[in-house]
Formats: sequence, C-alpha cells, structure tokens
Amino acid sequence: MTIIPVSGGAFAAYEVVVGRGLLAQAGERIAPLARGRTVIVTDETVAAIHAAALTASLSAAGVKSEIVAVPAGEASKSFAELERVLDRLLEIGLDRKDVVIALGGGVVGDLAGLAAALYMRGVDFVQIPTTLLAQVDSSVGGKTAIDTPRGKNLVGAFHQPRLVLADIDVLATLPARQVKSGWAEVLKHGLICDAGFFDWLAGEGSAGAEGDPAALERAVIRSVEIKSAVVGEDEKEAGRRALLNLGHTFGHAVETEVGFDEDALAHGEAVALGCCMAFRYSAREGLCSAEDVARVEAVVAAAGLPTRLDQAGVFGADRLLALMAGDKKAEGGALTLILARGIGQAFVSKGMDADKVRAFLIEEGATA
Ligand SMILES: NC(=O)c1ccc[n+]([C@@H]2O[C@H](COP(=O)([O-])OP(=O)(O)OC[C@H]3O[C@@H](n4cnc5c(N)ncnc54)[C@H](O)[C@@H]3O)[C@@H](O)[C@H]2O)c1
Ligand SMILES: O=C(O)C(=O)C[C@@H](O)[C@H](O)[C@H](O)COP(=O)(O)O
Ligand SMILES: [Zn+2]
Repeated sequence: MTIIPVSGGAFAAYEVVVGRGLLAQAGERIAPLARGRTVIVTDETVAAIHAAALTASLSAAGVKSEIVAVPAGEASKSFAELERVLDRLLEIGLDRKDVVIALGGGVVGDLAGLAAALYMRGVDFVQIPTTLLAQVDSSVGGKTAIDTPRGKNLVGAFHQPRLVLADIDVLATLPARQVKSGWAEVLKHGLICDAGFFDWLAGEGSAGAEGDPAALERAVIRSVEIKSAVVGEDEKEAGRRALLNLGHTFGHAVETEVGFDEDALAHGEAVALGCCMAFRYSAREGLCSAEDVARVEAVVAAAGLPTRLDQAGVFGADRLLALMAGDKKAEGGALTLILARGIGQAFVSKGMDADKVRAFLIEEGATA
C-alpha cells in the first residue's frame, strides 16, 4: 500500500491511498471522517458489482450508508441528474457533518463531487474511484463538473475530497476498453513532465494497458504523484495546473461534437487523440521533433487508442474551432493550447492564432 499526500496552502491536505483490498478497509478509514452517516453516490453498473462490499465494510465500522445510483455513462453529468442526486440527499436528510462517498468512475466522481460542493453550501466527500481513469486522474485534485450541450465540464466547482481510496483490485472487473481509456491519462502524465515514466509505460509498463495489476499499481502511483504535485502548487488552475489539460482542448471539442456519446468516443480516447494532435501541432510550429511525434503516435496506437481525427468521425473545422473557443482556458477570445518541446516537456501556450489552428484542423482531416 502506498499513501500519497495531496497538500497545498489553499485547501485541507488529504491522502490518496493506493493498494489492494482497500474496499474492505473503507469503513475503518472513513469512520473517523463521518459522524455516523454516509450516502454512497454510484452508477447502476458499479452498484451491482461493488456496492455490497463497501456497505458491508461501512456497516462493520458502525457507519450507516444509503445508496443513490445514477445511470452509468457520461449522460449522467447533467443538470437533471445533479438535481436528482441533490433531491435524494435532501430526502435522506443528510446534514453538514455527514459524508458523500463517490463510488465509481470519473462520471460519478465529477457528479457526486459537485453535489457535495453544492449541498448545504458544501459537505465532505470521499472518492473511491473504480475505473483506471478515475484512480489516476479524476479522483484527485478537486475538479468537479457536469457537461452542457455547449461543452464539457462548463458548470462545476473546485471541491477537494477528504480522502481517496484507489483499490487496484476493483479494476479486475473493468472492461478492457475502459482500462485503455484510463491508460491515455497515464500516458498524458508522462508526456507532460516525466520522459522516464513514459519510457517505462512504452516498454515494461505497457502490460498495464492490458490490465496487469502490478503494472497498473505502479502507473496509478506515479500518476497520482505527478497530479498531486501539480495540484498542490496550483489548485484552481491559475497557471501550471493547465498542463494537466494536455490533449483536452482538441479532445473536449471532439467529445462535445459526438454528443458526449462514450460508445463513439470515451474521454480517454479523446485525450489520446488530443495528445497526438497537440504533438503534431507542436511539430508544425517547430517546437518538437518529428521523431517525438512518431514515438507518441506509436505508443498511443500500441495501447489500442486512437491517434487521428478520422478515427473519431467526420468534423467541421469551424465547428471544432468554435467549441475550442468556449474552452475554459481561452482568454479574451484567444485559445490556449498545451504544447510540447518534447516528450515530458509540455508547456502552456496562450494567445494562439485561430487561423493557424483552423488550417491545422483541416490538415488533420476536418472539413473546411
Ligand atoms: N475531475 C477531473 O479531474 C477529471 C479528470 C479526468 C476525467 N474526468 C471526467 O471523467 C469522466 C470519465 O470517467 P471514466 O472514464 O471513469 O468513465 P465512467 O465513469 O463513465 O466509467 C466508465 C464505465 O465503466 C463502468 N465501471 C466503472 N467502474 C467499473 C468497474 N470497476 N468494473 C466494471 N465497470 C466499471 C461505469 O459504469 C461506466 O459504464 C469524464 O466525464 C471526464 O470528463 C474528470
Ligand atoms: O485535473 C485537471 O486539472 C485536469 O485537467 C485533468 C483532466 O484530465 C480532466 O479531464 C479534467 O476534468 C479537465 O478539466 P477541464 O477544466 O478542462 O474541464
Ligand atoms: Zn481528462
């Protein structure tokens, strides 16, 4: 078991516990945080597989729990589901000393975290991430949000969890496509700031993309270390945290354009494609080498993830550009992109020239 602290002057420090068999220990770890009552927000798929182990563990530690389950999938990051969850918390009579537990992937974590941020102006919440993506990324750092038809994560709050329990064993039930989707965010962490980690992911560590638990555990630990360091320094994305958005300006626009249909394109797949696009754009600007681009594409493809826009569908350049202009990193109407001088050397690039980005999108296969 590994404990990674997340701390920054701006928020109360908490721990991310990574290891095996943690669901069975959840009750004793959560009991000191909860006066006696918790509500587990989960999705219907995860509820059927993992909720019983959690409720048993809570009950053994003397912690009462109720379950609120939303439909599985990105469509649950909506105003309608947020309202339904908040109404259930009110109906249950949760008070300010009680705790919300998010048991699920990034969808549940983002939705339950936002509900916890809003309920009675904020109650504590614990993240128990059950997808690889949620363990390496979404459960850490306090970004919570829902989507709107105008774009991803446009309504949300920063609300840090009190505790994160990343149990590697729960990943055994995760479909292979979801493991690969989470792997994209792992690769992203290497691409941002750790070339040695990326080398390991490309070689020996690549077994993680196929679900090997030992490789997954190491990938989760290093990813959380990287994310914890960035978030501790810049909780609200005033600067350096934007690096964690590598691949997301392109990726979120494409996800929005496919109507948040994760069967067509899962979030991690969009990030994989977006990272390849960010590297190609960087090479086009003379910032990184063609060799770096080829390596990134090869490692992404070897993990069974998309590298090119046409693998996600047919898109209009102007429509993608308009969606990118609505990205939260845009300033004064100008796009911000996360670009790279090489593998492990990402940087924030503000004030991008929209005409250049449009020309690039057309080169990438978007229609004029
Ligand atoms: N807040 C952040 O910092 C942050 C970071 C990255 C991604 N995100 C968000 O996370 C979301 C994607 O999260 P995700 O990829 O985890 O998707 P998800 O939450 O939709 O989970 C994917 C699928 O796996 C199922 N599932 C979850 N755990 C399982 C398990 N152990 N066994 C079997 N099935 C399981 C779910 O029911 C779902 O059908 C996106 O909305 C993205 O925007 C947020
Ligand atoms: O934690 C962050 O910061 C990230 O950017 C992590 C991303 O992987 C994640 O998808 C996040 O939800 C994107 O945030 P957004 O601010 O671009 O909506
Ligand atoms: Zn992401």
